[in-house]
Amino acid sequence: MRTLYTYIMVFPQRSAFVLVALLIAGIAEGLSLTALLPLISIAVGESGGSGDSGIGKFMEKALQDIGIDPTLDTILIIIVGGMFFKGLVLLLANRQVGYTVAHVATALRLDLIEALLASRWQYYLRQPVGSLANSIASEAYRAANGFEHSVNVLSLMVQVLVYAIVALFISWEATLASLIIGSFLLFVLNSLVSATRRAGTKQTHLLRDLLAYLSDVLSSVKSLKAMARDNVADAILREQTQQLEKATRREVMNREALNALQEPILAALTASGLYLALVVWELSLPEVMLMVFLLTRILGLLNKTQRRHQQLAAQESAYWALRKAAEGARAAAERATGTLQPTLQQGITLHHVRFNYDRKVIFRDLNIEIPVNTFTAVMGPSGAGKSTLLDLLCGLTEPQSGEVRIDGVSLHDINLRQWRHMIGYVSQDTILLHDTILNNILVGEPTLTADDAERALRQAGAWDFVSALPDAMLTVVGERGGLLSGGQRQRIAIARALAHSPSFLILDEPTSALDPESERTICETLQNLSKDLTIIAVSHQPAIINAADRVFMLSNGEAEALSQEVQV
Ligand SMILES: Nc1ncnc2c1ncn2[C@@H]1O[C@H](COP(=O)(O)OP(=O)(O)OP(=O)(O)O)[C@@H](O)[C@H]1O
Repeated sequence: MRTLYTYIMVFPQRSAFVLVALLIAGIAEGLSLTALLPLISIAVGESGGSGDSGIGKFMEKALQDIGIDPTLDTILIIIVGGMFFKGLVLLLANRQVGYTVAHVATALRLDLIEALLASRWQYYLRQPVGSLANSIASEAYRAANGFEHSVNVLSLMVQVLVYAIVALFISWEATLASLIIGSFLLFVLNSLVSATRRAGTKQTHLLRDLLAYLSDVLSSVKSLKAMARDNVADAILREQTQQLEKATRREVMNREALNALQEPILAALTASGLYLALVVWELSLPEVMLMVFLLTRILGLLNKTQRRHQQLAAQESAYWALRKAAEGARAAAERATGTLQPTLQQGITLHHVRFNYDRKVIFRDLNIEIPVNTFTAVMGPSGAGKSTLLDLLCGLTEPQSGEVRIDGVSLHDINLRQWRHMIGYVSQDTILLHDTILNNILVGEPTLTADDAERALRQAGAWDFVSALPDAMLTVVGERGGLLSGGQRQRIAIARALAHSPSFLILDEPTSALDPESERTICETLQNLSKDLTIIAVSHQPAIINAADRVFMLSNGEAEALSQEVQV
């Protein structure tokens, strides 16, 4: 019920829409041939004589009052027209339900995606990609289905209420008895709903784990295959998939048990009621018929409500898991502290920066000057904090004390998005999108053109190999750029960073996968670019170190400027 309440609070308008649509659909369903029976009885009245019945007469008079002659032809037309009308109403109402469910899935997906993209880098780093993909694909879908079941439960509850109120006027004793028996029935079978909820929750957890593990395995499948270790991963994936099947079986079992038990229990209760009414209390047959009619209608609706509630219980954990993910990301949102527009005319300074990951101190007192239009290289042993330094420069992480200053202004006071628009970034692991080279270069910058991409490819020393490909810039690079060599991927990544003509170029090991010739081309490019562009590159490659104007060595949480002679 908490989920039902939450859905309605989160999507009040949509819930109201769906509720009205479902009630209309319910009424339209109710308008089956039985509701048209009086009309049929008028139509066949002359031969069957039922036109003389009270209801038949009433309908005949009603038709005459609105100016319709109740002949056989007109009545048959009304019956067929009524059926078409009912079909139309059902179509519109159910379409509205379907559209709303799709909208809810989209809203939940967008909410999570937006929250994630706005979260702090350190938070983002800790999220398993597979479980995020699972949230957006399967959990959002299941959660939206849960929404539909919720509103259906609500609509059925309204129908029970309306029916019970009407029934009270017919026989309050029979109605009360039906409600008491119905509540008893709901209570007895509730354990099946709870078991379904547990099975649904288990499925949600298992699916998350499975997809998180699957995406890890898939991203390292080559090395696992090469070492014949993929069977271990296969065994784990198999085990998780089998557990998932078990949980699904449990859900199916509980659902079918509820379906199977409702009817016989209802029959047993009705039979006992009949026995009591006819034999023990000796009520008259019409009274008993009325009681049975009300009992079966009310209990039928209550049973339907419970089945829907069970379906909701199977799906609701997906909604809560999704919501938890989105709330976690929102709580870790990047704080936009600064508003000042950045300029880069003098340079960038790291001023007495102290930084640690939890208890691990990375920088004690880091001081680096990066004058504008220079090429700075940073070296240091593995784990010294080179990538962390680059994260600090982009504002992806913040120092615990000290400052990163751009033209003397603390990055804390600068509008981070504007600052990042001025940056070209080439990361250590070049992962390209499964798309064309052109789109890989223009990604995220819709204002850029193919000419910008060509210029950037030339600057990155990649134009020769790209233009030689059969589809040139329109060549698709494969999953994570797998159809290109490591060096080619690296040059595409450099072109991507140069396409929007940044003011500050950051490169993390930019030539680690390049042959000496390509590396030389890149180094020359960087030297040329540094006439109008500020560049910092983390590298161990002698060619980069030699090409740089200034070199810093990171060690023991500090930076030491190396003189030209010490350089490699
Ligand atoms: N998000 C993080 N949370 C906790 N510790 C981290 C995190 N990122 C990096 N570290 C740790 O901080 C230290 C510095 O990491 P960093 O990646 O900056 O080093 P690096 O000098 O770039 O190393 P390499 O040359 O191996 O790439 C490492 O010991 C690493 O384990």
